[in-house]
Amino acid sequence: MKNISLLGATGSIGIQTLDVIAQHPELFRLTAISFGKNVEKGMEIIEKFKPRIIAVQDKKDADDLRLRLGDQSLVYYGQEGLIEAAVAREAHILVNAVMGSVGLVPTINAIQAGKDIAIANKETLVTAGHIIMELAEKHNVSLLPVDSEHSAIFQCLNGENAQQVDRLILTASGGSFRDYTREQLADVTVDEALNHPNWSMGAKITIDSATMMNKGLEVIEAHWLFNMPYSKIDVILHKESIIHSMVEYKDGSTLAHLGNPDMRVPIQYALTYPDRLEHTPSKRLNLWEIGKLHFKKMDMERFRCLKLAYLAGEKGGTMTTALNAANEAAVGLFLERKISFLAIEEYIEKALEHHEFIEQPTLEEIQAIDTHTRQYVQSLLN
Ligand SMILES: NC(=O)C1=CN([C@@H]2O[C@H](COP(=O)(O)OP(=O)(O)OC[C@H]3O[C@@H](n4cnc5c(N)ncnc54)[C@H](OP(=O)(O)O)[C@@H]3O)[C@@H](O)[C@H]2O)C=CC1
Ligand SMILES: CC(=O)[C@@H](O)[C@H](O)COP(=O)(O)O
Ligand SMILES: [Mn+2]
Repeated sequence: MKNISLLGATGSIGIQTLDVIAQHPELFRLTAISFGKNVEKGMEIIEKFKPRIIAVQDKKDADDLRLRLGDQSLVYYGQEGLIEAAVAREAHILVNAVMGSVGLVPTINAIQAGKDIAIANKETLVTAGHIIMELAEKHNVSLLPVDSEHSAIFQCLNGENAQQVDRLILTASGGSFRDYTREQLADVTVDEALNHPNWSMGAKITIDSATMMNKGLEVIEAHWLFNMPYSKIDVILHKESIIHSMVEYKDGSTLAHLGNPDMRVPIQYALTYPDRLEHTPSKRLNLWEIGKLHFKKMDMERFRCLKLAYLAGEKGGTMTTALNAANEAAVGLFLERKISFLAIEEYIEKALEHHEFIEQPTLEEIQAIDTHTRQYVQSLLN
C-alpha cells in the first residue's frame, strides 16, 4: 500500500490524481490533502477518501471544516497547513499539484522528511531548482516528473547517463492562439485564451500555454530535473500533442514518447515507477486514426515568453525566480481582466529589467524576490 499526500486536490491534476487513486484502492491510500478555496469540491473528496489531514487556504474555512468534521480529520490552513499535509507521517509520496510558487516551502519540508515527490508543480523548480535538487540528493528522495513532457523524457531516458544525450526536445502545442499573428493577439479575450486545443487544465497553466511561457517554464524544469544545459534543450511546435517529448542520443537515435493527451497516464507512472499498471479509462493511441502529425520550427519572436525564459534560465540565480513571480502576477492580472494578453510579456520583461540579481540565493532571498517582484508587477498597473 502506498500512502499519498496530495497538494492541490481540487485542481485539474488533483482530481485526475484522485481518479488514479480510486482506480487502485488496493494499492493507494489518500492520507492528506490540501486545497485552496473550493470547499464544496474539497468536501466531496473528504467524504469519499477520508484523509487524516486536510489543509485549506483560509482560517475561516479551516474553522468551518473543524466544526463539520469533528474528530474525523486534522484540519490546518495557510502555509503551515500545506506543510502539515506535505509531511504527513504515514505518507510515502507527495503529489505536488498546487499552482504556483506557494508549493516551494511544502516541497522542501517533504524532502527533508524523506518523502518522494511526484512533481506537477513546475513553478517550484523554476523558482528554486538549485535548492530542490540539492536537497533531494542530500535526503536521497526521488523527484518523479508528472508534467507530460518531463514524464516523456524521463521514460525516453530510461536511466541513461546524461553523457549519452545530445538533446532534449520538448514539444509545444502552440496553445489557444497557435496560428495567430502578433497583431491578432492584441485583442484576444480571457475566454479565448482559456480554450486550449488539446488539454483541459487549470486557468493559469492554460494561459501560460497560450503565451508559450508554459514551455519556457518547462525548459527550466527540464534543466533541473535532467541536469541538462540550456544549449541542449530545444522546443518544437507539434500541434497534436501526441508526441509528448523526445530525447536525441549522441549516436543519432531519437526516442519519442507518444500517447493520447491524458494526464492520468504520467500521474499514474509517477506513482507506480518503476512498475506500470493497467490504465483502462484512457483511449489507446491509434496512429492510423490520426493519420498525420505536424511539426514546425519554434519562432522565438512570435512567442517572446519562451525567449525570456531561455534568457532567464541561462542567467540562472534569482532570474528564474523573478521570471516566475512576474509571470504568476501578470497572468493573475490578465485573468482578472485588468491587462491585455500582450501586456503579460510586457510586464514580465519590465520586471526582469527591474530585478536585482543574486547568483546563489538562499531560500529567504528567493522568498523576498518572489514577494517584491509580484508587488512590482502590481505597481505597473497604476
Ligand atoms: N493541469 C494540467 O494538466 C497540468 C498541470 N501542471 C502543473 O500542475 C500544477 C497544478 O495545475 P492545475 O491542476 O492545472 O491547476 P488548478 O488551478 O486546476 O489547481 C490548482 C490547485 O491548487 C490549489 N491552490 C491554488 N492556489 C493555492 C494557494 N495559494 N494555496 C493553497 N492551494 C492553492 C487550488 O485550490 P482551489 O481550486 O480549491 O482554490 C487547486 O486545488 C501547476 O503547477 C501546473 O503548471 C503540469 C502539467 C499539466
Ligand atoms: C499536459 C501538460 O503537460 C501541459 O503542460 C501541456 O504541455 C500544455 O501544452 P502546451 O504548453 O504544449 O500547449
Ligand atoms: Mn507540460
